[in-house]
Amino acid sequence: IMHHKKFNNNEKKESSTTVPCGPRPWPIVGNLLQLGYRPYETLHRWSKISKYGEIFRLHLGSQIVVVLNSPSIIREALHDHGEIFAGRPYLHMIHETLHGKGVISAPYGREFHEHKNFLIRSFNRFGRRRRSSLESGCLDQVRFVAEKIREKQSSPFRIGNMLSQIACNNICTLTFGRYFETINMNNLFEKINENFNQTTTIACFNFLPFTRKFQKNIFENVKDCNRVIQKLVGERETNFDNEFITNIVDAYLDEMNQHRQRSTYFSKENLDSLVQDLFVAGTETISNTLHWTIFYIVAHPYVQVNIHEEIDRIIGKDRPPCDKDRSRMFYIEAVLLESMRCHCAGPILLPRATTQDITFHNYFIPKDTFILVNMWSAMKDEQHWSEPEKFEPERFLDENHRLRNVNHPAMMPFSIGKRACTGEQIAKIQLFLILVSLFQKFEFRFANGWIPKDLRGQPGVTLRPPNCQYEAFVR
Ligand code: HEM
Repeated sequence: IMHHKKFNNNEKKESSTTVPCGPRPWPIVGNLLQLGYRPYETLHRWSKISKYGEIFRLHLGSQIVVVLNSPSIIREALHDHGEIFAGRPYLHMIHETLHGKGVISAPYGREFHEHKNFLIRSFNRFGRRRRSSLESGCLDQVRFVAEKIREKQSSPFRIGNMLSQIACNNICTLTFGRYFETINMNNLFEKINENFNQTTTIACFNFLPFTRKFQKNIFENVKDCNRVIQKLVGERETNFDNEFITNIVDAYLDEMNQHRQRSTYFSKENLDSLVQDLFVAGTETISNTLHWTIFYIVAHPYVQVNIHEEIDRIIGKDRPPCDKDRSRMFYIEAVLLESMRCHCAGPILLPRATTQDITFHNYFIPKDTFILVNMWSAMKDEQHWSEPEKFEPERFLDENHRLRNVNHPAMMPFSIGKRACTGEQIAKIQLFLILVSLFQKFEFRFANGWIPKDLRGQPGVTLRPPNCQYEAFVR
């Protein structure tokens, strides 16, 4: 009953938005149950119904939400009105895990900017320099995983956990300057994965408080991860040496020391959240994108043939790939782009909030309105992509086999605007190096002649590929 009262109060408070209503909400749950198992597909479908259109209002429990669909609406909001759509609303899952500090969950403002700029500087310093710790660490990790695959001697294996391990260790290297196996992180990556697998941004427990008791293990996982992260940050603090700064935590501690006299937001609390941000944003996204890409390549044998041909022609069979090769390997880049278009890691972005009142497409949207951006609708828009369900790397190649459509208006896998992905550049380096290293060494097939019937994947915060088994043959 109390929840229902809150629902009515909220509706009164927020009904000032003039954005038209989507489907009629049900009592208490609102539209939550109507969204189904694949909410991005449902929202995309609703946006094609003329009476709802590309921008409409929903009730998720007691929360009124404005949903943005279609590439042009999304671009206009996130890019042209970037500052206004750059807030983050209260969302139980995010608040309980990231506490409104660091970057991902921070409200839009000076504290957020200081930390986002710090991350951009740090990624350039530790991730993008030639022969950086990221590049060499990443290649070491793939070598290690390739050995494990070789030991399987063509017997079936699942690849998801191996990819998660590479991605997690890459973040470990950047963040702490150390690898996974040396620091006994108690399967941190498995816990992160478990969380991603069990929940979605618009999961019921975010909007219906009485369902939270069924989700206790997610928050237990978060606490475990936080304990490990705080221990590791503590270790760096104890061993801090400002003459020898090799990773993001050291760089942050250094800024904290240097800025002690000035008023800044650099603090231990923000550091802990920032490190958590890196693991949350930088592991599952990478492993998931790689997993989808490998899945698509294996499902389309002609693509694997083309990849092997390009690797042999430009790198050869022995030299490890480097970031510089990216600018010459158009086919692999096209495959990665098409894989992200077909299954963007975050089909619905982390929720946004308006930072001030705005009149958008003739609708009034007040400050602090909860905004959902359905990126899926951009990447699957029939007006921009012919047969959008089809995996076709050639969309990103011109008649001379050079890259095209990289900046296509409907292609936003890393989002755009003030809240766009901070790790886009280091993500692209990792995706390229890992993919090329694996296909340089192996030919992959689905185990036991399995043929995928459903290419739609399993939803979570990110959208996961079918959990199938592979066989690898040394080339
Ligand atoms: C394939 C890999 C990745 C994809 C597809 C991806 C995608 C995204 C997307 C779509 C967002 C935007 C959310 C929004 O608009 O509200 C985002 C945010 C973010 N990403 Fe990534 N990401 C990837 C890898 C990474 C990596 C490796 C890192 C860093 C280690 C990273 C760090 C971040 C951070 C810190 C944010 C929050 C930005 C903000 O709130 O201002 N991401 N990512």
